[in-house]
Amino acid sequence: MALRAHGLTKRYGSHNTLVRAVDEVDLEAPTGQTLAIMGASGCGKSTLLHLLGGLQRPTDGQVWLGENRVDTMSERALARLRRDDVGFVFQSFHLMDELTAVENIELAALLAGRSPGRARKRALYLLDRVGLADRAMHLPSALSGGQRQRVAIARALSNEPLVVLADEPTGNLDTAATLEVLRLFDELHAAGQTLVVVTHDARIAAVADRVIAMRDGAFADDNRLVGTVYDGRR
Ligand SMILES: Nc1ncnc2c1ncn2[C@@H]1O[C@H](COP(=O)(O)OP(=O)(O)OP(=O)(O)O)[C@@H](O)[C@H]1O
Repeated sequence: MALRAHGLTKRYGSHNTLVRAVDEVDLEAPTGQTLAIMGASGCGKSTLLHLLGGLQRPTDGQVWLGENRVDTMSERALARLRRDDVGFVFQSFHLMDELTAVENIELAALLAGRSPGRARKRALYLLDRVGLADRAMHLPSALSGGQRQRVAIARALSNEPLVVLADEPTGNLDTAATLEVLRLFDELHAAGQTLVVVTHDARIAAVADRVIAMRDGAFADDNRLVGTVYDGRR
């Protein structure tokens, strides 16, 4: 199992301000699964993703990433886990404006202790993989939204994460760029990458193995059959 959660709960506030952002969620995602999480604004999708990736601590419940128990980890171990085992992709890309595409990607590998030579080599390989070999020396400001998101995805892959967690990755993109990202996710899926995508976009959900609909912090619907249909199509 790449990802497991049991009784996962995140509450904010108390008494009459209490919000159950994530409410006793159980989840098992096998390695290689592409999982889409959908639901109305405020239903807890981002919070769930943050709990799974160790960006936030749960109020209650357990999370495992591979063999690592996430919810009880020390801050230091959590930082290492986020750096080495999780690839985050955000709606607004979160690239460093003053670094080129290749520098943005290699930074993650450098922070993980790779030598500059190996980090650069890996970054160039990943840029090629996301179809941007010819944009290595461009600053993010000189790239389109879709290209920026592809750089961000390459960065997320930098340390060969156990799981890629993407929060509305196409939320800021037009249709053409969305399709580029979609194609890339499909390739990652084919390569066996475990992927959890929070999305409002039915096109992303359509290529997922499994679509979970959230409502009020809980799973309202869990359509595991989707995977059978789409695996059959591949
Ligand atoms: N720091 C916080 N303090 C208090 N309440 C919060 C906090 N963060 C989130 N919430 C509440 O928790 C609930 C879940 O928020 P979350 O951002 O996870 O929803 P979401 O489904 O990702 O929404 P969206 O699709 O709009 O991004 C919401 O009711 C939100 O108002």
